[in-house]
Amino acid sequence: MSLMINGQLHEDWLDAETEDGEFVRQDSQFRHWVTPDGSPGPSGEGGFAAEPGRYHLYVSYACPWAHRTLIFRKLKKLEDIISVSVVHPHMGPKGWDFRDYPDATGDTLYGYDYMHQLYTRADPHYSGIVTVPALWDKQHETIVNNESAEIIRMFNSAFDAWADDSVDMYPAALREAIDEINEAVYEPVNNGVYRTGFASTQEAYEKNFDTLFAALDELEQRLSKQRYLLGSQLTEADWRLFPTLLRFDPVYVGHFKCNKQRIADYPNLFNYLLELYQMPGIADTTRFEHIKQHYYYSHVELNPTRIVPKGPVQDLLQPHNRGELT
Ligand SMILES: N[C@@H](CCC(=O)N[C@@H](CS)C(=O)NCC(=O)O)C(=O)O
Repeated sequence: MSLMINGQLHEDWLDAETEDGEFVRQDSQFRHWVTPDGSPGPSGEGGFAAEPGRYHLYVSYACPWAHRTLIFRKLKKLEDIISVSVVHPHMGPKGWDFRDYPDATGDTLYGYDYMHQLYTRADPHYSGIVTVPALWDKQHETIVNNESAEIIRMFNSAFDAWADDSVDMYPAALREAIDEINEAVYEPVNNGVYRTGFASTQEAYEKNFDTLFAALDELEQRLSKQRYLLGSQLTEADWRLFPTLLRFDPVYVGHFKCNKQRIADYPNLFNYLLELYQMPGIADTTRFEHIKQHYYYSHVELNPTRIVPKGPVQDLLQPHNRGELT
């Protein structure tokens, strides 16, 4: 793990952890918003007007947070409007890098070797961790925003002059309900797999494990009665849950010791995962090779041999039967 302090890279930093063995996620620091006319958004400064070709997304195919942004870029048909660079799946002592790897692109803007070089280009005194996704403004040469939850909101509506404006994953009438379910899913599930996997005491591990599976049991119940998290309409909330479910059986069950049961053992959650995976374009945002390589290789403290498991064998194209619920 690495950390930037006042623009300098420190390689020997261990992930934030409190005395009780809990993993603590750092807050994202670039919080400006792209808006249709460049007016300021809910946080940060203005000056970031939506324009085709102006913004560039840095992602890892491995990362569930980055995956959300790729999904929204796909759903909103923004691929010709917002360009992308994909990092190498192995995160080493200097953080994310742009070495060659199948489906990694290199840094197509600057030809940098490391992601941290973009952070110091944006802010020469940057202090904090260097994360993907990051939305880059080619005009101001800075990071607009590195918080996936906010990047997907921008993609959902800011670029509608060029995007598919018939797709709205955060409709006004459902916003309150979406925010509520997002909150119920984020801590125990999206972040919960990390809190379970990176716990450094038995107690912290078991507490987070129990919280995670209690939340999955509730989601299983909910999805036994309705097709999507908020009923019959697919929303942002579903796309925030999906990247975690997709990584669960190939990675979190083994690598993060989330092994009470697999998603494949939950009939409703599994069929729901299949349905979302089979939606047009979604499989194309997914690279299981990057996912498995990243986790099993990069977290050497969890997997010192760096051996990447060959399994599981999964068929995500089998029938999901979710249509019966509508
Ligand atoms: N809050 C951020 C979290 C992003 C994040 O944690 N990304 C991970 C990859 S999955 C990362 O880049 N980690 C770099 C590091 O830990 O050094 C978001 O949702 O955008």
